[in-house]
Amino acid sequence: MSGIFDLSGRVAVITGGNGGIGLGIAQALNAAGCNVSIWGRNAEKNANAAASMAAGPGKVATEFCDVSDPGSVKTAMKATLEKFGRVDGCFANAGIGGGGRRAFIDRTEEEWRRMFATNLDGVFHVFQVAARHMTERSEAGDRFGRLVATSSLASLFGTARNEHYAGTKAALNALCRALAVELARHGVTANAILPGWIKSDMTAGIMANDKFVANVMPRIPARRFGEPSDFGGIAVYLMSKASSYHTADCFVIDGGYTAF
Ligand SMILES: NC(=O)c1ccc[n+]([C@@H]2O[C@H](COP(=O)([O-])OP(=O)(O)OC[C@H]3O[C@@H](n4cnc5c(N)ncnc54)[C@H](O)[C@@H]3O)[C@@H](O)[C@H]2O)c1
Ligand SMILES: O=C(O)[C@H](O)[C@@H](O)[C@H](O)[C@H](O)CO
Repeated sequence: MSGIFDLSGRVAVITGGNGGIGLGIAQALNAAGCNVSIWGRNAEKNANAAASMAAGPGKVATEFCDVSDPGSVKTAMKATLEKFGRVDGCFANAGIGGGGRRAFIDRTEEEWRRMFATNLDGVFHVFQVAARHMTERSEAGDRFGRLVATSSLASLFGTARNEHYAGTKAALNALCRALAVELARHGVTANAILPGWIKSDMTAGIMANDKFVANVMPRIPARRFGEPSDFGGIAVYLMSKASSYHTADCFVIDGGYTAF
């Protein structure tokens, strides 16, 4: 493959890339020739994800990683650099949902801390190790890097009884904009992807609820829930040279939901 979307020789890390949206991203990158390193906590899901890409054309590696633990993130980065020698792109996609929603006045300290530890601190940890590496490479003359966070429409809408989740995702949009400005001189772009309603483990429960489907589906102009594979195009674009001048953006991928 050649041209502006050619990813051969590139290396991308995808956190939470062993299922759902992260796996959709990893598979599309891999099919475009990119080597992918999946960072996840579940060994069986890691192995299944790697098997799904065994035929290439890109290479695949998996690392154990709990993004909320900075030590675990550093270990995963070290292992990735040992295997591939470089990291060109970092998709900080791992996250947890709000689970059983509850009124703000009943929100517990533990729920609040856990949400921020994963969805926001986790991105801080992985973006920092990636940005340090990309900055070092830039100073050595190789100016290229991609930071991509999986945010949410919850960062834009008022999502009642899910304010802790919404808070982490709004913070990711701001984090990406700030990093876009700070790291542009190193050839590093930073962008957020804001998925609408996408089929995954996170949403399996709510999408099995007929009342929810009857309420939401008529508000999705595409008349379907999104699939993880719907994130392949944006991932390849963001990872490629084609997006070199496209930074600090929030990409809404929602079948038209926000426009309706
Ligand atoms: N599905 C949707 O409708 C939707 C909508 C908007 C945003 N999102 C976001 O998309 C991202 C991916 O979610 P998904 O829908 O694919 O669900 P998912 O549950 O399939 O994927 C989330 C992944 O993150 C992993 N993860 C959670 N905590 C982790 C940790 N501490 N360390 C490492 N990995 C961890 C999970 O194990 C899982 O593999 C999340 O950030 C989510 O908030 C999803
Ligand atoms: O739109 C999103 O970002 C996600 O789908 C969330 O809304 C979760 O599903 C929710 O946190 C579960 O309670």
